Amino acid sequence: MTVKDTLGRHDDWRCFEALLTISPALLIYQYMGFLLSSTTSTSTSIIHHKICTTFISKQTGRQGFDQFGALTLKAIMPEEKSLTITNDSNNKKTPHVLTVAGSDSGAGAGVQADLKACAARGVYCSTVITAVTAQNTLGVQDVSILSEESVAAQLKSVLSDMRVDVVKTGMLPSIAMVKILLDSLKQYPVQALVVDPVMVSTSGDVLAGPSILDTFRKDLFPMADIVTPNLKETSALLGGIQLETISDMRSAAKSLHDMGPRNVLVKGGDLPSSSDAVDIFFNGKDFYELRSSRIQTRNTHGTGCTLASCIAAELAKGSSMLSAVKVAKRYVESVLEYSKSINIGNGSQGPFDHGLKLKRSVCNSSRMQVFEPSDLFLYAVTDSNMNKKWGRSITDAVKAAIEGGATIVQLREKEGETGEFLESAKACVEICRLHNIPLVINDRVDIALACDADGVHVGQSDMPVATVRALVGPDKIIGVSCKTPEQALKAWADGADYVGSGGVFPTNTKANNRTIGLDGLRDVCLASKIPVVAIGGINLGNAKEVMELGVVNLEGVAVVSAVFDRECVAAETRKLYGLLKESVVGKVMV
Ligand SMILES: Cc1ncc(COP(=O)(O)OP(=O)(O)O)c(N)n1
Ligand SMILES: Cc1nc(C(=O)O)sc1CCOP(=O)(O)O
Ligand SMILES: [Mg+2]
Repeated sequence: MTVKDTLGRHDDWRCFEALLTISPALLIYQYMGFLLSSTTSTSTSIIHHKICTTFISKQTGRQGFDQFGALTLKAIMPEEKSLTITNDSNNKKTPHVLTVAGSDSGAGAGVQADLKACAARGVYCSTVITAVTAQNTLGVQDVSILSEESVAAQLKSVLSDMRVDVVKTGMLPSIAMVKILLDSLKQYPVQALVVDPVMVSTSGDVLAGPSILDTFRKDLFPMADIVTPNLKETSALLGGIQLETISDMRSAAKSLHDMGPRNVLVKGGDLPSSSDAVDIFFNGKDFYELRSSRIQTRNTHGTGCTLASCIAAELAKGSSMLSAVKVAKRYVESVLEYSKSINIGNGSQGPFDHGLKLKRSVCNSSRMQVFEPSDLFLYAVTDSNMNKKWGRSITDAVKAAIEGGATIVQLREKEGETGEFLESAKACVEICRLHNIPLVINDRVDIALACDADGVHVGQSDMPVATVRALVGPDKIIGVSCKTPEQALKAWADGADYVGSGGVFPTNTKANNRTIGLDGLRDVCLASKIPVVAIGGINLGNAKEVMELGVVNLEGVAVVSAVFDRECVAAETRKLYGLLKESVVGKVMV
């Protein structure tokens, strides 16, 4: 039996795998011959490629070898000069999706949606642009189709160099372009092909004419690992049949599967007879009814592109097809729900927010400015015991400190229930936003994220700064306690925004705290590359002394007991603020 005999259809690949165990070297040799032969169809090459790469992985125990398994092939065919061997040592491959699609100027759909979806799913995405559309929330105003030469050149650039895992297609506006894509995939096989057979935009504008349907059916679909048509596209592909029920969708999925793709997802978002969004997934053997609630929103432009890209991204990460589809559906459902109320454009169909970020900044737009070193001028740090002692809530303490002139607030709650703390923290975020004062949470990154605080303060034995940064993202403030110049330099290198340095004086608020004195504070300030706030035992009696150190980077003082272990928080804070202002006038920098 030869490779050619075995590989007539996709289903035969199991029998091909059996052949591997009998004569792997021969098989690989034949595979290489097929790959280079112009008579081999792209789908056959892809299957050869998958089998051979699977085999080589098993034999060598290596996961990410170069695209043609060239190391092994080189061993079998040392005289083959055309084989390039990539350096696989420490090979930790970045999952990579290539989207072949049209550009949407409104960035809700097309290549722009694909890029955002892949980025949101943590996968690298390269792009081959087939057409440039002028598009917004009202519809499509113009379509310019790129030349075949340009599309071929883009495909070659990416595929020849960048080790693509999965190709996802969107708008393929001409038969020639489909053929160019298939030829490129024959030359540069990839792990999977996801086909979103885009024909009509969500606004109803035609993006690929009916003449292309035959090419989709006969040439593109047999190559696809999955096709993801919506109801309109399914109907067009099947000669205009009516699709009104879930049972119609199942039959349609089966008919599409007969055209050659290994899996079919018929998307039933528009099915009138169902109150849920039901998609039918068919893998040639089993049907799966994937349900989600229908989200009431105008912001649905680009859902098809996003779903297909997300499937591609999950496949690139190594998921099975069914789990990729399930994750993608859940992701789309979450972003639609999250973006329900965002308002972009005047038309009937708006884009949504792939990164789940816009809503947050829109809602909390009252504090959009970046952290300023001068925010550290008078830093009020709360203490649960002191609040209890004086019979006040955290929110009352925060309000009073702000009233007295605090320029930044930290919630340092060492006792108490997490749920209760979170509720207080949320209330404090609202108060601070109203006054445009940053709110930082001590130690608890989880609470900071959950209440959307402006930042987190951590010490040397808390969560490492680099980890905090990875968790909270680039926008949040991170403060770090440092007693030495080395710690201050590390804090900066790890991504912190400011240093809290102390104890400048002995304190009763923090047990067993080492005092570094004014000299220690000076050393930290001089070494630091980020602003410093002094802490520890600072009060009305010594604050001036601290500020008059006059060292570069020292921006202010942080206090706990001097304002919160007092009867009237606002009055004490006001006094301290006045004192600090006095010492700033005439400050001489060292
Ligand atoms: C502004 C500021 N500086 C230092 C600290 C102390 O943080 P840490 O060393 O983590 O100790 P605890 O506060 O967690 O006991 C701080 N909280 N704020
Ligand atoms: C929380 C804290 N951190 C310190 C450090 O040296 O890093 S000293 C300290 C307690 C500061 O409280 P008070 O203003 O009441 O002295
Ligand atoms: Mg701490």
